[in-house]
Amino acid sequence: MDVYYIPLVVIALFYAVYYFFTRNFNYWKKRNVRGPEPVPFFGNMKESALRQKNVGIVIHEIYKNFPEEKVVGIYRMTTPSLLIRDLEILKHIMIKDFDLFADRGVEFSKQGLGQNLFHADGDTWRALRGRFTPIFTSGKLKHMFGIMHDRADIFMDYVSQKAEKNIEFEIHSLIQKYTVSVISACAFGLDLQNLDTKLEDLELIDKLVLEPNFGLELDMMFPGLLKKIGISVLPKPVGVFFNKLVQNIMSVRGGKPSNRNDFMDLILQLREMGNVKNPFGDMKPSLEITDDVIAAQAFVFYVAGYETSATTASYMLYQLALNQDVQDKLIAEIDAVTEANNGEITYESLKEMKYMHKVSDETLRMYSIVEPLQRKCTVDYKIPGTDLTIEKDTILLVSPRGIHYDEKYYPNPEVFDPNRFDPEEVGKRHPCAYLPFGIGQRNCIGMRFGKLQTALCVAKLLRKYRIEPSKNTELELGVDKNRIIIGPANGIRVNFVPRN
Ligand code: HEM
Repeated sequence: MDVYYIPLVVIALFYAVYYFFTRNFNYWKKRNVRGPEPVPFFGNMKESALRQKNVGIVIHEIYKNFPEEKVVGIYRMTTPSLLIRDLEILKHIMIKDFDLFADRGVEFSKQGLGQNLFHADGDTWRALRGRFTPIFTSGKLKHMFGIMHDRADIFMDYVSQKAEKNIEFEIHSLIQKYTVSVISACAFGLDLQNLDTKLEDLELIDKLVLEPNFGLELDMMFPGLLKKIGISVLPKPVGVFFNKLVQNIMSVRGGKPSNRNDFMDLILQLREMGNVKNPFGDMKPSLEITDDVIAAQAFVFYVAGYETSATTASYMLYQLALNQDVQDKLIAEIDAVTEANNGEITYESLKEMKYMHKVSDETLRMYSIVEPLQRKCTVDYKIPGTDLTIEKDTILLVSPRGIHYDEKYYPNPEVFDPNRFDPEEVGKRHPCAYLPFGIGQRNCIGMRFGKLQTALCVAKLLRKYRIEPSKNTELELGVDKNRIIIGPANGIRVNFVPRN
């Protein structure tokens, strides 16, 4: 080729690449949907793709920038997606027309751990959800409470030893020790007696699963590609670890439920029941509980179970440190209820602590952990109250944080005020204005478990200590940009001051 053509070829190539990565950027304009200007290659996800901001914060900022819109057209990398702002539309998608939006749109692979409840879609999800809902009932949870309580006592001994030397604690990593030990005991029957033991495998899992992974951006750009080529966003060592773990537990239990009443027992009981019919009432196939399916659920209960609750409890203690009047009221409630129960914190007594629930609800309003919520549309769908019809396979996003900080629903949203959750105040709000656990048939299956382990931890700590700001307590907490969920950027430091 004549060298004179080289610049032309380079320009043509450059243009082709530019065209490819911007080809969809008129999609929302053509449909009269407003939204932020996309940039080539990244669409509206540049800051999260470059790990400059947490994805939940990026979506929250878009929510705030379009206060008059019911829906906002965005580009996840090159792919058009829709952010839902209007609560009535949200209600249609998450609840009324749920059957059309049952998919989350993150089913990257049907192999190995891919068949877990969070990532699975379609019939696999329906069968899994039906099968696993019964293991999260209050009755089952009550049976598991003993295991949780034992772990809380071990944790309190650990805190007491540390508190002899130091009154300042970094509570996010501290409480992770408690939730890892609770979920390891409840999910796999693992008794971690020494909370200082380095659980290298579990630490690696945390890093591999909760740190952002470029597979996510690749899937935004080429939706369905990973699934087609059978590549999982979950790194291989994670699958190997959970498969081995589950094999070990099952061989110790001889493949049958023991009498620990933990998740593994409940799953083994389900397996013994055989191939139960899909509970959604249609003729869709049910799912066989194979060893892979068990490992996939052990994985998701572990990952979804420990970090969300540890982060919630840490934010809660942080707000209690900053709001001593709220703490006084909560301590008074914990003391009164506990003393009326012979000094014991029980499953029932935690239920009685009404103010505790309000403090917890307000914490999750200010710090919802899983952002954004996501659903995939499985048919062409006319958005109620608009002229817009979205195409099948469009991804819909919801920003709980956007809604929770919207003055329309929560006046003075920056103020920590548990009274917002007085029943009469809750009754005045739209049912979709509070979303820390998602909403509708695909909401968080572990909500009660998460609330229970958080409340137990806070109640145990406040029986013994007051939480006060230390000289290192930050007044504004940044959000960690290197996690796929919301968490404090630099940990949270407070003092534990022994109560008299
Ligand atoms: C404070 C603690 C927790 C928070 C804030 C939280 C939040 C959430 C949210 C927002 C979702 C997505 C819901 C949606 O898309 O509508 C979710 C899903 C899920 N969570 Fe939680 N979660 C917590 C604790 C737990 C625990 C303790 C477990 C298990 C032991 C768990 C297991 C799951 C699973 C399996 C899903 C997927 C459900 C499905 O797709 O059917 N979560 N969680």
